[in-house]
Amino acid sequence: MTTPAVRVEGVRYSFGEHVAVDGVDLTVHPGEIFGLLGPNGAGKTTTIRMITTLLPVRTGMVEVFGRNVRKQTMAVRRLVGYVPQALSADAALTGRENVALFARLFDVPRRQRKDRTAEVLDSMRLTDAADRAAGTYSGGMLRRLELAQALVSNPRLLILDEPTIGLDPVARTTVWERIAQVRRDTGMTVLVTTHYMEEAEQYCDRVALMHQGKVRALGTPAELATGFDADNLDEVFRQFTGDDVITGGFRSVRTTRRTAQRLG
Ligand SMILES: Nc1ncnc2c1ncn2[C@@H]1O[C@H](COP(=O)(O)OP(=O)(O)OP(=O)(O)O)[C@@H](O)[C@H]1O
Repeated sequence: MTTPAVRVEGVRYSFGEHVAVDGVDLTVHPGEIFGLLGPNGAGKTTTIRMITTLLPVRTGMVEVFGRNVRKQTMAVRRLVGYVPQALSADAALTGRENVALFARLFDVPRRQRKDRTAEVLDSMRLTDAADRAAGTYSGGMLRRLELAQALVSNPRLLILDEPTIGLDPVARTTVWERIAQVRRDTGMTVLVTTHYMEEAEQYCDRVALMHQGKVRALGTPAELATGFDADNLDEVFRQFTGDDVITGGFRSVRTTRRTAQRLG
């Protein structure tokens, strides 16, 4: 049996009294694009932060390619590329300088840095803009730059937190096409969070639907639609969440606006 890219078992996480992740089990297979879906506050970011080692796993177990995140933290960090929701590029540096900085931070061997930086910028279709300050980039270009930063160390697992939030439909499609192309070219495993059901349906091999800290359903988008007698993933999701996806609450509005502001 092949070692799973990610194995999460019985994981819980609380912020004080508030239980954000409430007993999550899931397995991500090597080479797949796996979508962790859910409305704002479902516990997606908290779950992936534990997988990336940014939050401690206090209850339960998480492994990345067979390495336990609690015991083999550094080994896990070397396997993972992570693009958080918040902006991780420096506006004053050029695209190339931003990626080169990540190459140094993630110990890409000195002799390979220049070529590797050029290669990932090209894979994100940023070669022409590489020597312009990132502050001049559009929202979609910034997202692709952040992907290049995460890819420069050639991770086996790429983790993306809401990669298309706040982007217009054309930029969203371009970002997804680049992600899909990288997976095709390298066989990299991709774990992505999103609350855009139609994107997950189109680009993810399998998805887990999260709501209130728990995984409520897991399978291919087609399996879930059939299993829940629905026309699409959006409908399946509404069966679990009611109107949460639409209303989202104060936190949702604040998050979206913050993102729009940083990209604007
Ligand atoms: N640092 C924190 N302190 C206190 N509560 C937090 C903190 N981070 C998250 N939470 C709470 O934990 C719950 C899960 O948050 P999480 O960010 O994991 O959700 P999410 O599904 O990723 O949603 P979003 O897309 O809005 O980030 C939410 O109720 C949130 O308010």
